[in-house]
Amino acid sequence: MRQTRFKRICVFCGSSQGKKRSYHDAAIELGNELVARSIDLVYGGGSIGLMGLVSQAVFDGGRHVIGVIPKTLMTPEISGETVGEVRAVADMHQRKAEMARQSDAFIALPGGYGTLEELLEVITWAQLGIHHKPVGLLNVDGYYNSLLTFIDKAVEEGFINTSARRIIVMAPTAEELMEKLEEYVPYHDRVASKLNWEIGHLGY
Ligand SMILES: C/C(=C\CNc1ncnc2c1ncn2[C@@H]1O[C@H](COP(=O)(O)O)[C@@H](O)[C@H]1O)CO
Repeated sequence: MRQTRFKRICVFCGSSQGKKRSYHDAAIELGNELVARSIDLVYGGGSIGLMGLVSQAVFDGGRHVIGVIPKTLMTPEISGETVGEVRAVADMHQRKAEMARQSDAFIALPGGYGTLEELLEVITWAQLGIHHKPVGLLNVDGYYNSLLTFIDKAVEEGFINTSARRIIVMAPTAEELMEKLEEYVPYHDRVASKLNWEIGHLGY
């Protein structure tokens, strides 16, 4: 068992499994890595796609799993069954706030629109100083290479600060990613550090 600074990590990932076996394997590997480090899981609830694989691996490994799911998606036909604890929320906004509140770090596995939206929101919140939790990208088989190229383009063109670029912690395997997240030094922007985010206003 390894030492860790994290109690719970939130995983964003596809509600589909994707076409490559490597995505399937990476989801299970990440679940096992969390178990090996005695870290609990927060995720979007349900058993479909990579979400089901990572949550089942963490649950089977004896760690606590919290699925945060909007009431509308809470049917077996849409999201499947959730292992562990289920937290029902009113909508997608409340879900993201609750997932963020419950977690000490975030990791994105491969996924589609939902995963991208969740990932970009927690990156934006880090940039604004709403939280100082690490954000990891598990770049399985280079799945996120084109997103990273786009982000580098945005830095080059002056839309993303060079220092804010390092908010995203990236690695090709769960083990390497966890090592980097353990060492992450929070990003602090001079302007954002002065902002006062009223918890009540943000629902965060
Ligand atoms: C209607 C569809 C799926 C509904 N099922 C979902 N159940 C739980 N959570 C979901 C669901 N769909 C999206 N999410 C959240 O977004 C991420 C996955 O979205 P992606 O577009 O598949 O990347 C995931 O982290 C969840 O939090 C689809 O037919």
